[in-house]
Amino acid sequence: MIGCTTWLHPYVFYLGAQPACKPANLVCVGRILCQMVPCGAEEVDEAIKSAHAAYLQWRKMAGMERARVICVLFIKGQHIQLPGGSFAYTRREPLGVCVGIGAWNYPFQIASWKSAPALACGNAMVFKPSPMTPVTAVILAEIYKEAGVPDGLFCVVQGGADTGTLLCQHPKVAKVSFTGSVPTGKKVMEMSAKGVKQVTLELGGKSPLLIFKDCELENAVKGALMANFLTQGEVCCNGTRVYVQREIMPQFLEKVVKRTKAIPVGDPLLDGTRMGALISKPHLEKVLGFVSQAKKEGAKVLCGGEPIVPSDPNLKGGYFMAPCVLDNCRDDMTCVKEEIFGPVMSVLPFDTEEEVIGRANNTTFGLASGVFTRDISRAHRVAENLEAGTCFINNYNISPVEVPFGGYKMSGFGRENGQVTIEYYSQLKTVVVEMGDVDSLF
Ligand SMILES: NC(=O)c1ccc[n+]([C@@H]2O[C@H](COP(=O)([O-])OP(=O)(O)OC[C@H]3O[C@@H](n4cnc5c(N)ncnc54)[C@H](O)[C@@H]3O)[C@@H](O)[C@H]2O)c1
Ligand SMILES: O=CCc1c[nH]cn1
Repeated sequence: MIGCTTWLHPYVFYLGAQPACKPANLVCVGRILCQMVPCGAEEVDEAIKSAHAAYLQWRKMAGMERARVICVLFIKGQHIQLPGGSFAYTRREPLGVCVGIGAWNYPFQIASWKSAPALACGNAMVFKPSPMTPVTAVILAEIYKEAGVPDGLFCVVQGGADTGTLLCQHPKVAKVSFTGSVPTGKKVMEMSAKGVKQVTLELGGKSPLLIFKDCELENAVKGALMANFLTQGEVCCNGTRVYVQREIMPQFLEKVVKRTKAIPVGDPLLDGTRMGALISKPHLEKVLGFVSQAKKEGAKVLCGGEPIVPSDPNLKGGYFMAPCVLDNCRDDMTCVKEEIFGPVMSVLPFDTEEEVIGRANNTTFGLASGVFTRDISRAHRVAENLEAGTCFINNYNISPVEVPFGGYKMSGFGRENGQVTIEYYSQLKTVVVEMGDVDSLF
């Protein structure tokens, strides 16, 4: 089974969230690409049962056997010597049927980052993509099938909150790995707690980027753009609170605005395009609403922040906006406190290292952070003191798959990517071996 999709109800959806698949042109703007029914209790149960049946075979295979279909790192335990030649060893065993629930902004990566380590550790996965981006997970299922993954081991179910709830509450599910917003993450954690299921939560952020006066300014400016405008700003770990040391603020703003105004917004299928359309009309309106609110609260728009219609007539009706830089920001403004999830950079001045670290940490989020400085001691000191799951030094938004990623505080817990992920998709069994006689107290 690769999907439980049926095709009745008008669930509008868009293909993918890579720039190449954004709702930018007439192929997808405002048009229904396909209609589907969210999976109900029966389909969810069928998917979980099918995943469980496949898991019972898959779990017995050695890592080397699984590696024929999916590249598997060594999954190792420990050997512990005990007195008298006795010993103990640990085994990393799979959890069972894991559920993956994804957000819409990186739909293919989210499905891959959850399912690949889950399967590598011997689990099965039932994955529910966001109803905004239901297609790429099915393509991933087809890729797995072609690679030799047994039927049922990776199932895709479609739907929104109701289907997600059914998955989280299903008694045969051992773990839920969730990517999405903080409010939904809390619900997922609550439901999982009732069944004592393990959870990984990859949630939202409002990450700080600290730019010190001793930085290499051109790199800091480029880093600030990477931190804010990648994928139309629809990135969880974006460094949207850009703290700039007061002495270099004028030069920084001049350069950052010049580069921002030059970002080619348009057809994501063209090589020269660097920013496509936002995911949907309501989301565009929400992002524009944050810009209006920022103006009301005293921010100054240095560039962008308004909807645009690219010159190509094929792009009419796309949810485009001009990337925005906000000056005169204060820590108490809505645009500085809340996740916008669009191309809006808020710039704030600071004076000292101690002050800026305090301000950077004054948030309930803790997903990522960044620092630009030429002072190596300062760089590592700041990295140590920032309360976030990642700190980028002299760059931003570098996420190779071999590097662990995840949040502090309300941005979640658990990690994705990197070898450490194995710990989140396996459980440790301890085996104690007696080599002598039983020394009984009774
Ligand atoms: N930390 C990360 O790695 C990461 C990565 C990407 C996106 N995000 C975050 O995701 C958010 C944007 O994505 P979104 O709008 O799709 O988030 P969302 O929380 O609205 O939805 C995420 C997923 O949860 C499902 N869902 C909704 N209600 C549910 C419920 N009650 N039970 C179970 N599942 C339910 C949705 O259908 C969707 O598949 C942003 O906050 C962003 O920061 C985080
Ligand atoms: O939206 C966040 C996606 C991401 C990037 N790196 C790790 N996760």
